[in-house]
Amino acid sequence: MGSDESSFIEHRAHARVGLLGNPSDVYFGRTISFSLRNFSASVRLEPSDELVIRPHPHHDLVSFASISHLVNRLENEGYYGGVRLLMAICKVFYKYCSDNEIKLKDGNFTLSYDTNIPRQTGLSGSSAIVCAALNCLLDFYQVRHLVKVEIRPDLILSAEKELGIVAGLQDRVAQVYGGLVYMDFSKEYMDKMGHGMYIPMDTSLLPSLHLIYAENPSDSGKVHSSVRKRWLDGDEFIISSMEKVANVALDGQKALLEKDYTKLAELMNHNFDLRRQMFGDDVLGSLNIKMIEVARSVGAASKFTGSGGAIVAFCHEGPDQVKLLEDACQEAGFIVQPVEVVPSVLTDEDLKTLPELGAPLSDISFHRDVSAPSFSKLL
Ligand SMILES: Nc1ncnc2c1ncn2[C@@H]1O[C@H](COP(=O)(O)OP(=O)(O)O)[C@@H](O)[C@H]1O
Ligand SMILES: O=C(O)[C@H]1O[C@H](OP(=O)(O)O)[C@H](O)[C@@H](O)[C@@H]1O
Ligand SMILES: [Mg+2]
Repeated sequence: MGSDESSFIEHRAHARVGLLGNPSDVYFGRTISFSLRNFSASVRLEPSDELVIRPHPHHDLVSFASISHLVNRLENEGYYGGVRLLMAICKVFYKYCSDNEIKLKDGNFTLSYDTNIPRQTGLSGSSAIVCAALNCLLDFYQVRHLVKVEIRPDLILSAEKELGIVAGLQDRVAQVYGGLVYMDFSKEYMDKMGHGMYIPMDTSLLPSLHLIYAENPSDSGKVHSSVRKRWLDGDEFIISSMEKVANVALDGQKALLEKDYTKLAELMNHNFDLRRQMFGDDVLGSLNIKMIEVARSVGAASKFTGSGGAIVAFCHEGPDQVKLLEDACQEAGFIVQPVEVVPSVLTDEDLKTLPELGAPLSDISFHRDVSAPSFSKLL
């Protein structure tokens, strides 16, 4: 097929945990998120005569043992796998390059993917696939230096918007940057720079945390749709609650820098309580709420990692509390595991384009990026 086995490109992107402030990233808020080593997606690009998007043998199943197998599968995992995500990022990447006069060489490729990120559990399985694919495209076309690191999360998000998935930027920032990142999506930044302000933080500031999840796929687009509509309609309660959620990340940045873990626990709980008031129990789902309650029954702080399916728990009282948490999760049938954080994946070249680490936001010039290529046509 004209492909040279030695010239394949492969990239991996990890799951992410929204630690504080989510989902205010969807609403000009702030978040602190980190990249989670426990799970990842990988995408492989091989040069080929035709451009092929290869379906995953399990995630894009189209052949079934029986009609009941088909129905069962759709009920548990929905209609879609990763093929549409790969197609969408190819389209978004191509349009971005042509809009910004970035010339792409000739030649085709085959894209394939694999993932062990539990599907649709608020661990950002979707954007991990898109992020890894974008990295493959940047390398295949050798245009990494022409697509700024701060713009890449917007490209990944645009691919999902293209599919009608309601999603925010925090997942994509955590996956493009790696490590622990404080993110400010205030309208002022978004309007002036075309992206948020992303400040990497030292991952050693994080205490030990636990991840809890259940086989319980939920669609982030569906979860977000009613709150999104109310926010767009100017609903006072949603707007003011979302501001409170954004402030959780602001206060959390201070708490982490001061290693004030009692405050961190308080903020995590407050974050989930605000989400619950806005979205309501029906939308959040009883299993998701039960995960939170099981963690809280042993005194651990807990909140969703994303829009539902997995939670992050903090046993701030130490190892005895961790044991209680493990026992409680086992009894409830939930999987629990220690969180492992991925360090920053940025290269030295990428780091040069970032604001000085730890600089107060007020000291960072808005004008730093005004020369960035136009992205408006994609939004
Ligand atoms: N593990 C996966 N394997 C294949 N496709 C996935 C996976 N997870 C998500 N997707 C795709 O991404 C879409 C959106 O997923 P989303 O609801 O955002 O879940 P997540 O929280 O995992 O990102 C799904 O409808 C599906 O097309
Ligand atoms: O609701 C949230 O916290 C997040 O929901 C989406 O993430 P997902 O992993 O798909 O649940 C969304 O993409 C994020 O921006 C939200 O913060
Ligand atoms: Mg997603």
